[in-house]
This record gives sequence, C-alpha cells and structure tokens, in this order.
Amino acid sequence: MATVVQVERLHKRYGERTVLDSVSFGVEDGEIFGVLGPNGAGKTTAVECLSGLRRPDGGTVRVLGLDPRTERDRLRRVLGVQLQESRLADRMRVGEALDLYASFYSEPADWRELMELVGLADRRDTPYAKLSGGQKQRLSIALALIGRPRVAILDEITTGLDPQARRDAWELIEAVRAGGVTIVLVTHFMEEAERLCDRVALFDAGRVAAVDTPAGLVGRSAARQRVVFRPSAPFEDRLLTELPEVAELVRTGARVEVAGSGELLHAVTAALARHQVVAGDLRVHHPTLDDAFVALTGRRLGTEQESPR
Ligand SMILES: Nc1ncnc2c1ncn2[C@@H]1O[C@H](COP(=O)(O)OP(=O)(O)OP(=O)(O)O)[C@@H](O)[C@H]1O
Repeated sequence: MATVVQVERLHKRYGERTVLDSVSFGVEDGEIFGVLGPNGAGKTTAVECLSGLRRPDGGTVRVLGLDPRTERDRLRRVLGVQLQESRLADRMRVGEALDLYASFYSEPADWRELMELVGLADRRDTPYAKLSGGQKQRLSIALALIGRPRVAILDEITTGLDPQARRDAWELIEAVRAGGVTIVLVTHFMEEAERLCDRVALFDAGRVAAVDTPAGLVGRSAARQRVVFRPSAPFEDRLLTELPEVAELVRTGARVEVAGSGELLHAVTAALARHQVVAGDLRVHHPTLDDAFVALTGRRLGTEQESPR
C-alpha cells in the first residue's frame, strides 16, 4: 500500500516551548488514521504542519510527495482541510457557502451531491447561524471535500456534539473513506479512535508514544483484563492466584477483582465452580485504548497536560 503522508522527525517550538519533539508517522492510502491524544499534546500543530499552515522548525513532511512549505498551491488541489473551530459568516446560507468554495477549484465536486452526502439537502437555504452544532460540523466536512481531495484532515469534528450527532458524523466519515479519500482524523476521544481508525498515532506531550492499530496498541500496552464479582461463599485467594491466567487479586469488602490475561473469565469461573462458589454480579472489563494510553504514558487521555518543556 502506498504511503500518502510521511512525517519525519518533526520539530516545532513556540518561543521557548517545544510543542512537537521529533514526531514521525506515515499514513497509508485509503486508511482512516487517528491522531489521538489529550488537549495540548500537539495534535493540531502537527496537522497544521501537514497543510502548510504552520512552518515546522525541523524535520520533513510530504503529502502525496509534496512539501507543504514550498508546494502549497499543488497541495491545495489534493488535500482537504477541516480545521478546528472554522466559522462562516452567520448569514451565509448552506448552498451559498458550498457554491462559493466550489468556485475556488477548477474541477470541484458537485456541491449538490456533497450536500446530499452530508445530510444537509433540506438545509440549502438555512443561514450558517441557524444550523445546529452537528450540521455546522457536517457542512465543514463538505467544504473540506469540495475540491475532490485525495487526503482530508478532520480536526476534532465531533467535539461538542451530542451522542447521536457524533454517531452521524462517524457514519459520514466512513462514507467519505468508502469514496476513496484517505482521512487524517484528529481527536481526543478514544472511543472515536477505536471505532473509526485503522491505525492511530498516540500523541503525548509533543511526542508520538506509539503508532499501531487500536487493537495492537491495547495488546502491546500489557493492559490487563479484569474480572469483578461477589463470591457466594468464602474461598482462599490461592484458589485463583495459582491460576496461570491470574496476575493479581484484590478484595474490597465482599467484592473480588481479579486481573490477568488469556481466558481469564473461563479460568476464574471454572476454578470457583470446582469449589462450589458462584461468582455473583459478575463483570468483565476488557482493556481499552484509554488503558493503553495510561500504560504507555502514565496519564489518562482526558487529562490536561503541560507542554513538554
Ligand atoms: N500559536 C501558538 N503560540 C504559542 N503556543 C501555542 C500556539 N498554538 C498552540 N500552542 C501551544 O502548543 C501546545 C500544543 O497545542 P495544539 O493545539 O497543537 O495541541 P492539541 O493536541 O491539538 O490540543 P487541542 O486539542 O487542545 O487543540 C499547547 O500547549 C498550546 O497551548
């Protein structure tokens, strides 16, 4: 598969603060690539370097072989950008905005079709200010696609949306990818990355902590599964801690929490059953990307952080 975006040892400083510290990743043709990390990790700065909006202080960036610093005009024709908090004039109507943006390109997409794709066909004459948050986001995606880009950068498109609008946006992103567009998706929602992304670059304080599939990141982090239950009768810890699947057992009052790997649930319930103990209120927690992030960086994705220096 061809690499369409290549970022190598990217450095960016704002004054004395290092915001990107030797950031490297590659995006393959046709994938939804997640740039995931907490607020302030440097995600927006990194994708702004991809689009040529920011000049890196070091490193190289190529988008479809083009250098965003020196080939911005050619880049505009192949890269669609939806930026965080992009705003249009309040009175501009949906149809007018799409028509205006289409006029910037020599061979634009059919904006009426795009309006259909993003579910705004019945909002053609609605002024921007009257659109809901989800509709504004969907319009901004349509605007990013109007030049028929091969690669689209979508930055935090579901922040502030309600759960239904967020799911609608996810379906739209999948439809856009199905149309052949490679997507670089900036997000701080691990659920979004887990659901949508083929691969993810985990950003942490200006560095890339890891690049892998969501499942690969979870697997390599050694984050453990956990089985939690209330036993129907007393039993000795040893009964479970001697199992090869079990790494740790913690009791909190009547509640028992067992962490481990492999066929943990089966091993625990079978061992209990052999001693006539039933596991009541049984819950199984599988590790998530959030657990992987904690294991790799020592921080939760939701936490605000300082820049590295
Ligand atoms: N123009 C600027 N001048 C100085 N510092 C900046 C500038 N833009 C961003 N920063 C700082 O650089 C760091 C990284 O910001 P960036 O927006 O790239 O992070 P992010 O991961 O996209 O976070 P968010 O999701 O909050 O946008 C932050 O500490 C931010 O305050």
